[in-house]
Amino acid sequence: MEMVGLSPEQEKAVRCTSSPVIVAAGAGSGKTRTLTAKIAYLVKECGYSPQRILAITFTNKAADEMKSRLRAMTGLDEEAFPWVRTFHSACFRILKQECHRVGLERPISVRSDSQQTTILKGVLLELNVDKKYLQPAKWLISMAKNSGDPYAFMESKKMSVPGIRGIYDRYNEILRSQNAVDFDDILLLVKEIMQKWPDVRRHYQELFDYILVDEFQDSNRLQNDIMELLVRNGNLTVVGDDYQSIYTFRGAEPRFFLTFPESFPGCSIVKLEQNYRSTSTIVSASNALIAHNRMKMEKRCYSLKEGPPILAKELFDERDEAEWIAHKCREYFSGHGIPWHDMAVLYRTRFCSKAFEEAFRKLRIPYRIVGARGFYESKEIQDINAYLVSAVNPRDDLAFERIINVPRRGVGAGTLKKINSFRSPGTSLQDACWLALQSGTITGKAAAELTQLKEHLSVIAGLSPKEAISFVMDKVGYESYLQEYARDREDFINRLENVELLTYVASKSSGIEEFLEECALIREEQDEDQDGKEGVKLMTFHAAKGLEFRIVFVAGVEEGLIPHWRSLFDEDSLQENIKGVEEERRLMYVAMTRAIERLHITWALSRQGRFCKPSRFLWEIPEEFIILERIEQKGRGCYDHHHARR
Ligand SMILES: Nc1ncnc2c1ncn2[C@@H]1O[C@H](COP(=O)(O)OP(=O)(O)OP(=O)(O)O)[C@@H](O)[C@H]1O
Repeated sequence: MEMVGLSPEQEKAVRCTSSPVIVAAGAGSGKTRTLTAKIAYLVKECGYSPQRILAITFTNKAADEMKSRLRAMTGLDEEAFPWVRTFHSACFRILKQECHRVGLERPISVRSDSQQTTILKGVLLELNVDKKYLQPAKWLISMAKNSGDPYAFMESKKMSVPGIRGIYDRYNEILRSQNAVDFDDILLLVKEIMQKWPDVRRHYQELFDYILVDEFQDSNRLQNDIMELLVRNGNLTVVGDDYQSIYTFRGAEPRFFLTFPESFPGCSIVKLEQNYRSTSTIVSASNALIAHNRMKMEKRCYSLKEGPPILAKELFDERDEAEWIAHKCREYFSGHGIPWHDMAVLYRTRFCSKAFEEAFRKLRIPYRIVGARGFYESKEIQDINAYLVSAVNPRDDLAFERIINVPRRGVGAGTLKKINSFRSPGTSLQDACWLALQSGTITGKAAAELTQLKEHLSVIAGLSPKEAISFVMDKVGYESYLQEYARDREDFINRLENVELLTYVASKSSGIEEFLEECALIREEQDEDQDGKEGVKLMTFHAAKGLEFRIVFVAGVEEGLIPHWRSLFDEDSLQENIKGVEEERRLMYVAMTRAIERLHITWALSRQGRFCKPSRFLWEIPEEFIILERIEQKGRGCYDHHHARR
């Protein structure tokens, strides 16, 4: 196979199949291109069956992109690569096959973030634990699961939530009784199944002839364990950039990346150091920044493209900052013909977006917020999906509870109490409801309406997802309900548009089970995938992972925001948290390396009425790469870079 468009290093990573390979790459060095080329090479040159290659991507979107590139490279259609997936999606596929072993049956419900919160709230109440522990408990449960060994994790950590073990057990018990899992369970259960049933493990080991993992620096212990359980004969390639590991707060451990050569002795290490994306100014400035981190692999990233210095601009407050950026965007658009969607404003935390939204609206500049995480969490989408879930998984109490009186059916507290009196261990809310109906305890409007709901649910179970949605809208009367529910006409139209989008997504799935599964897996992702929409992109540093833009504004570069105040101190020791600051530096590195042509760094002297000073990271960038524009202070004239450093 001719390696079109690959550098010699990239080609080396592709051709190396005789040992495990770790590709240690820099930003913009073509990691995904290399990984995709390797899959094509395995199929076309080495005779691997595409059905038997497991390729793990970080997001569902990245998996789709990889499959469409593979189609172009191999001429095979996308269905030929069923195992190009995220860790969660691959494991969910395995879990579905093997779920009977852990007391689950198909279809399994996957709890969303807000549903997890609801369940945990109930658990805390039941166990008499103060509700102030809700978020910490949720976080600890997730971390414990992602550690791969929850009980050991809970033993080893100084737990800040009283009775966390009991909470953990009760929470899981409730999930199982609802035939449901949370997002972390998908991986944890697969690991447990593989460990407990060696024949299952062998089956999947034999199924996967080759395993590739993208963004390996952000793998957590659990993912790493699963990878090690599945890999056969060292047929493994992992790709990553330890400088861009930004998910340690979710349990990612860059040390798996750094210690890969010890875990897989005899592995080949291939470095990709040429950055094809950014100018050499941007690459050198980012190198200088990351050089301040102690924990890292040595790499010499470089670029052959010339470019102008980085513009670093100080502003009075967040409004000024946003307006300055908005004006700059207009300048690039009108003066240089750069399309809006080639520009991005990146910030550390979500709350920063408000000022930009206002400024962009004021200046009539199209924008879109990436990763608003609204869609799958919006009421109408959750309601409609709850109908579909209730139709196919009657054990899902949360879904049924959500729809039992939506649209209103006259089911008030009294009726619910009657229904609950029919509950016993093992009886779902839905079963109890039908039992109560049968017994004649429920009367009047509620009885008639619930009887109809029962019929509706059985009809929905037999429909395609698209038909089911339109059935809920028309026959169940959800559209009329939504009209009443909406704040105003605009709100109603927005919600209808959401439903339309959902219908579009549904039209691609053949069955309700498949559709719900897709929603559950995508829901966890940040991006709502509206690529077609024109506009300057506004997003957090985290959401910008893997993306690139011609013009980038890294905003709010202030102490307390980046590095974020929460990462500055270790809560246990009250010492400076060096690891935390290093992770923040990697985040800044990710943000800066998104820029192709021009990078701007901005900060405000005051944000939300509080005085701010520029981030320490600004001073870690050598002055030769920066033009610094500070505000004149007390008639002293413009600070120069040198002066500012003092
Ligand atoms: N061999 C090559 N020749 C020319 N351009 C390349 C080559 N490899 C990659 N590129 C280009 O470089 C850019 C960066 O590639 P890609 O997005 O795959 O990098 P990455 O390593 O995943 O980056 P990051 O980790 O920073 O997100 C893309 O525009 C890609 O098309």
